[in-house]
Amino acid sequence: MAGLVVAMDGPSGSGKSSVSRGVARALGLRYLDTGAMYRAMTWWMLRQGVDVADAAAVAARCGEPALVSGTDPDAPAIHVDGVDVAGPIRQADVTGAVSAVAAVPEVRRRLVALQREIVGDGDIVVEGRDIGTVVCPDAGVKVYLTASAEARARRRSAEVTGSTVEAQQADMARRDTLDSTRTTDPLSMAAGAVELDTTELTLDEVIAEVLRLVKERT
Ligand SMILES: Nc1ncnc2c1ncn2[C@@H]1O[C@H](COP(=O)(O)OP(=O)(O)OP(=O)(O)O)[C@@H](O)[C@H]1O
Ligand SMILES: Nc1ccn([C@H]2C[C@H](O)[C@@H](COP(=O)(O)O)O2)c(=O)n1
Repeated sequence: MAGLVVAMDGPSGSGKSSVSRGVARALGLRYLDTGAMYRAMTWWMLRQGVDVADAAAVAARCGEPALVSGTDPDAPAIHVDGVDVAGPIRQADVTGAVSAVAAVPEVRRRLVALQREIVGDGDIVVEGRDIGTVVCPDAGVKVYLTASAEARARRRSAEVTGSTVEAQQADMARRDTLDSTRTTDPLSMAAGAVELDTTELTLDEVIAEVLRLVKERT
């Protein structure tokens, strides 16, 4: 019998990574951060000097980098061509360019195939924007995390030195608009997903609610 798959989707800063890692830890499951894969592809494109606004140029090169994603919730890891890029993929240049790269259908085709390979027989929490809709439509549990734009920006700015809530909110709004209006696999809530608004909840409360859902559905 295939193992459990928990699909966790939602807009930027809604808590997908923190909640997914907490749930995976509590249940002894693996964890996959698919956003890190789009970021790693973007990091490689920028390093190669590819114009990320040129979708044809991105499509032509997206088969080249070797991407390896770790699945340990206690030590998320990602390597491109053998280079540890866990730090660089969080930098502003990558964050500014990732939505354009993630909108290229050839990039999505390649990364969705890689993600399905990693998911394999399951026992995993997978987070992203199209997990419940595209990558794992048969997931046993699907969660769509939300929080107010202000709460998401406040949480994110607390972890980035020197950033303001206003700047974070503007950047998230820009990325969410691009991610939810692209033509291929846009961010949207999957059929059968449970929407969880975390604006007024602590991280531990959200993890507990997802664990309750898993128990109820398995
Ligand atoms: N319910 C919560 N209450 C307070 N802080 C939270 C909550 N959920 C997440 N956070 C904090 O908000 C920040 C953003 O969370 P996280 O990185 O998990 O979001 P994300 O949805 O994965 O973001 P992105 O899509 O941009 O990668 C982190 O600092 C995290 O600790
Ligand atoms: N399944 C996914 C995961 C991520 N993306 C895109 C959209 C995001 O802006 C970007 C970075 O993700 P984050 O690290 O912020 O979770 O990657 C996507 O299109 N599909």
